[in-house]
Amino acid sequence: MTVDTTPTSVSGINIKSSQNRLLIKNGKIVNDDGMEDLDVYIEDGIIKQVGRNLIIPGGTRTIDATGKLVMPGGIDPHTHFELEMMGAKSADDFYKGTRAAVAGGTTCVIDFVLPQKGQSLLEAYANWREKADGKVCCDYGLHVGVTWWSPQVRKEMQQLTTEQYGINSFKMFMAYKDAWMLDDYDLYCAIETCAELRALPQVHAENGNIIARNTEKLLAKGVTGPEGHQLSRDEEVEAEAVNRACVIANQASSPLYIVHMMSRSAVRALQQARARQRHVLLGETLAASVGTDGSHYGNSCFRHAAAHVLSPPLRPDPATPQALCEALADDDLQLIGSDNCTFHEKDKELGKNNFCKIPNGVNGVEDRMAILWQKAVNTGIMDPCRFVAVTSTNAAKIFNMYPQKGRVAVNSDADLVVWDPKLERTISAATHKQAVNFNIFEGQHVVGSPQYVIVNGRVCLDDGELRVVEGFGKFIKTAVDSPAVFGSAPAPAAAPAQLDVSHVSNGSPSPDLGNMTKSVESLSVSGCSTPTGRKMREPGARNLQTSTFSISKEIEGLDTKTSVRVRNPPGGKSSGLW
Ligand SMILES: NC(=O)NCCC(=O)O
Ligand SMILES: [Zn+2]
Repeated sequence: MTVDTTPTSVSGINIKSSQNRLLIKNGKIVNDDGMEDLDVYIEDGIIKQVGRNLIIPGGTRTIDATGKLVMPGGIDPHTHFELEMMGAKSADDFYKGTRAAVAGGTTCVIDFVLPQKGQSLLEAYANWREKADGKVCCDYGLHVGVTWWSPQVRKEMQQLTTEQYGINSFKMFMAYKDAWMLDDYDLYCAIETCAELRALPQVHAENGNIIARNTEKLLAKGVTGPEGHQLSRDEEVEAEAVNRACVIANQASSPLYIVHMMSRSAVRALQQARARQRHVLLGETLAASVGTDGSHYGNSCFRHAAAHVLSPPLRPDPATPQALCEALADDDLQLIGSDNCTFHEKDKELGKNNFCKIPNGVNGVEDRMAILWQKAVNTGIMDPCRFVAVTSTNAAKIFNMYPQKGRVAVNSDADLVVWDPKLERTISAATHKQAVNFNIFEGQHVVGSPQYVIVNGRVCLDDGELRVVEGFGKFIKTAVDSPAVFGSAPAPAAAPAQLDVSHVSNGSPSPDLGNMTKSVESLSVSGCSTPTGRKMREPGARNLQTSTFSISKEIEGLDTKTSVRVRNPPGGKSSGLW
């Protein structure tokens, strides 16, 4: 692939007149719930027709997608572009980061506004919009961090969920003591406020106090190198926080989304909580954790080891990547993000003599799709529909962007990937588009990558050639009360600004506690009703045995005839992911 190093500004060309009509012919459309051989016609950034023998205006550009998959563009639910943390600023800004995203097949990212303790959330939100709006090459949304607690924060959360701001998710940290961490009381208040607002609380689940004490002990023993990072925060430290976050969410009668789940122990804790809780519990893992592992912390080269430092850390257990792929396939986890938060070498060196000063973060926004395809689809763990679910559709549903995003269908945004399942390449910092000169997937050979990436109807990766436009993307406002999270029951009439003490639990499940959402019986396990990727299909559902389209030996035989099917339609048993 080659890069256009000179970005074309939106004002510099007439994008619309040259590229407003596009036909993608002869491909296989893959949605989260089915696949079918159909053509797609796009006009003015919107999918206008899907079918065969379409009637198309003259002069329309045609892309021949024979032997390729036509999928909704990836949605990366977790990025940190231009983030100031631990004395440094992440290297990918909103231009370079979204450009790398598009190169890898992602057409929408959701970044995190992270206020400093004491800072107004509205002010931080305005800063993020200012950093992003003129730079993004694809659409983006925002989550907002709740990094401190006060009545003002509560009020600003309410304001942020209005149409003016378009926020429907808030992230709280159980780690980063003395920086972004909330104690359990404040976490409870924040989650409870989310529930009242019908917004989705997200947590970074690690026990910050245990990490702080372990760090002191390790440093006192002379363990100062990057290997200390993992040692200070092992799987148990993650799993304990997952469990605690779930308990707090249950007490607050709230759904919960756990970001970057990095270990088998953490997934087990989430499964156990699901078995007893009333509300939807969602889990996200990362490209990093399915694509590599914690053995790198032992590398004698500081640059190499430090480049892998992120939190929670990569795990030394070599079975972790496959287990996380299986968890994604089985709907134990619902999405894969990147947590892209790259730092230049000079910034990682801030922790040269003390691992706890190494700025946390890795690359992934560019390689997320190809890494998961390689590790999970090419190995037969997951089928292409589930791949679409976990890389795109579930994020669209959870964050209430669906079906504008996350689906190949008439009236959806023309954010598409023409995926070549046979395209082979070797991932390398020498050729990637990210701002740093290190790639945690360096040298990995992948089979399957995007050939074309269409962003709002514009071909931004054109037969491997990157042609992004700085500022072409737009901010996507997201409304609260996502059906995927809160079910299809109407929101309570009470104004959200009023605290409702009836949700305070005495610790035992009670029907009274569930009055803000549907009871768990009426929700699917995770809230994501997309089929899992490797289970036996119900009669009439997709047949994985009889197809003619071959992606790899393992998944040979995907049905070419099946049309898009909805397993749990509106009004059916699901929470409303349709
Ligand atoms: N994950 C990480 O190591 N860096 C980004 C900030 C965060 O999400 O914790
Ligand atoms: Zn993060």
